[in-house]
Amino acid sequence: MADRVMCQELATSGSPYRRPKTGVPSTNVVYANGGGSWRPAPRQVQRQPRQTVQLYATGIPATGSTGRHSGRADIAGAAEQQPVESNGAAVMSLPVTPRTTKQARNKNEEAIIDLLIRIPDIGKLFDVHSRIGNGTFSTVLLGTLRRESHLPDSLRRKFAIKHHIPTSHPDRIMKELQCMTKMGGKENVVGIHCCVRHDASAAFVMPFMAHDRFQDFYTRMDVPEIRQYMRNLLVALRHVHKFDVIHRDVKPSNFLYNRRRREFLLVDFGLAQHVNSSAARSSGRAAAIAAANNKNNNNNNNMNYKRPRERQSKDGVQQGAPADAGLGGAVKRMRLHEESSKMPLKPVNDIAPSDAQQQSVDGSNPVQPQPVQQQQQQSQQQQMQQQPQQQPQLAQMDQTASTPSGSKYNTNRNASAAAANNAKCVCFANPSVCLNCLMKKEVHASRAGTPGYRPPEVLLKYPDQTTAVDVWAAGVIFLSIMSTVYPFFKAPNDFIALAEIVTIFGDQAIRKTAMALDRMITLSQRSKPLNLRKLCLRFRHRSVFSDAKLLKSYESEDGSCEVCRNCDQYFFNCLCEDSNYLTEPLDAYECFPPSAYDLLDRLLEINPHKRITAEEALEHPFFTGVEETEQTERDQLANGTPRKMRRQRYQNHRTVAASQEQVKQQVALDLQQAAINQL
Ligand SMILES: Nc1ncnc2c1ncn2[C@@H]1O[C@H](COP(=O)(O)OP(=O)(O)OP(=O)(O)O)[C@@H](O)[C@H]1O
Repeated sequence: MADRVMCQELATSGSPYRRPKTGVPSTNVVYANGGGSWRPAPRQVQRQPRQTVQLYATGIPATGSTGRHSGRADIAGAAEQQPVESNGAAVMSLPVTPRTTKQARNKNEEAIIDLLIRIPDIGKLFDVHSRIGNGTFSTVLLGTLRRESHLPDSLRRKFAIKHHIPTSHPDRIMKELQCMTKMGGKENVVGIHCCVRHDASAAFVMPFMAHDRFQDFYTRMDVPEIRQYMRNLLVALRHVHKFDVIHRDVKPSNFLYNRRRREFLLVDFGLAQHVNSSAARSSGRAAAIAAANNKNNNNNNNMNYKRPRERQSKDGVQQGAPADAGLGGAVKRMRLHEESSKMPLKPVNDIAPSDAQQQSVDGSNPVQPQPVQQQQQQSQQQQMQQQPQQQPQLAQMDQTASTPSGSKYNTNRNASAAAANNAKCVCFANPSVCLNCLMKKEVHASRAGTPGYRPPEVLLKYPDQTTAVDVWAAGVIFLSIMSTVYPFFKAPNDFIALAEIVTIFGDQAIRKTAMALDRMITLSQRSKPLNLRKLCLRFRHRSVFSDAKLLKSYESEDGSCEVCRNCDQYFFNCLCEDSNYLTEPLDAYECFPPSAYDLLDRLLEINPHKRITAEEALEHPFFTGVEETEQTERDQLANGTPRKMRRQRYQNHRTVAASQEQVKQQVALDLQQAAINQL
């Protein structure tokens, strides 16, 4: 019972559905306004959203690591509104943001002074010009090398200096650094030149990429550009996922795009997490992984028998190696000086040995684990080996911990298993948590990430999260672009975020996924899924479909207009997957090939185990179906502008929107064609 998640209908008393008064725009889901923000209708802003989700606190509440921005009022939307370089032009002497108020200038100066005071070495190496980004955990500043100061601006190399806030945990900084040194510098993943530390402050020096703000281009991209954007995002994710690393913070402001130069860069590994670190805890593979770790450690021990201090210093040289190439001897000197005078950062064990293994396979320098880490791993292995023997005892002590499924997590199935063992939960209707629930182990499910980009498995507090987390976030970005609604999901908490997902994907999909993930969700009402194609086109052309004249044309004589009970839209705008209404034709407004919707569907698959991987997505017909692109181009040449084509199509087919079946058929054809092309 402890982990039960419940959705409740709070909007109305009595009838679960309420039909809005005639003429009042009724939406539960939509009516994005000019700003392109997906918002509930005003009545729902003032009241509760239609679906709300609550956690049953009848046992020990499921806990998770705090997500990014979790304590902040400014969620997704505000988080994305970071000042950045625009239009690909980095003019160093000018303030970067267009909002050049006195306050902004002060903040700019404050950030520069703070960096130079906290890390004086930076000032010796770099001229720091302006602040280019400001996140939760860091401030990013633009710098150029001092020794290049005699060069004209255009020839001076630019660097992004990420100054971590002093309260950032060293492990966190180290993890980010390790991710960047191991994976960065290729496949659209940001690399690192060097890391400079002074006392409690640390700064990363990264290659700078001038980029455009997502807000400035997401409504203006045509299909080839969207294809290119998504392809490059997936290329970066494929690369990161090869290392079994989850980025966990994929969002537009962390995927930099320079429109003019068509350059892309995935940044910010501050929340990155190794897949195995959580997945291995619960699965039976834990012992096998531990054994593999042991093997790796032994190998590493054999290869690296130096004392810790020497090894740490060696690592430092390895990590800083690119800096020598990029920045010259000055950095090396500075680093050696630093090594001699300061303690190295504490290593972490989150970058798994598989990376080290991969590194050595690649022939590059592996980062060797430290003895403390080895000891930890060995003791973990011992614990795991001892677990089977300890289990009978544990089962006697805590019946809820041992389950037939072998899962040690405090899921509802465990609770039911506990019930079978007579360890019934007696929390219900009691003002306290029962002993059985108190004895359950806590669920540690990471919820790190930015609100609005968290997938269902995170919202359901599923502990064994995988790289599918990032794929969902990529899907949300794709949805924002296709629907021109940004941010698409904007819920104040995880429960409402889950309710938003239920509203779009229907309750069945969530229920099934919850079951598959050993979680339990209770919803107070059923809701049918919406059609993503209708949703995207409806939003994209919101001015047309929300037009008062259109509503008037469908109104009955008494001035009323029927509203779909499921999607809460006027019947002619019904967004439901299986709609019985004759809706406004959408074909005339179609601008995406069927494969785009299919890809969107797969990226936003509710069940993480079924969700497409980044690698598979890159093989999707949306990217490989070149003939489709060529056909469009041929059409355009023959028929003129897309607008003209749309008008023609509109006149030709005054039909209802293509059914899901038709879309599927088209995708199957696309796939066949792609296979034939490959042959
Ligand atoms: N290499 C880079 N080149 C140019 N700009 C960058 C670079 N790295 C980061 N930035 C800018 O700085 C911003 C913040 O960077 P980053 O996401 O790494 O910091 P953060 O503190 O983790 O932020 P958040 O909490 O918003 O994720 C980015 O959105 C981007 O605009």
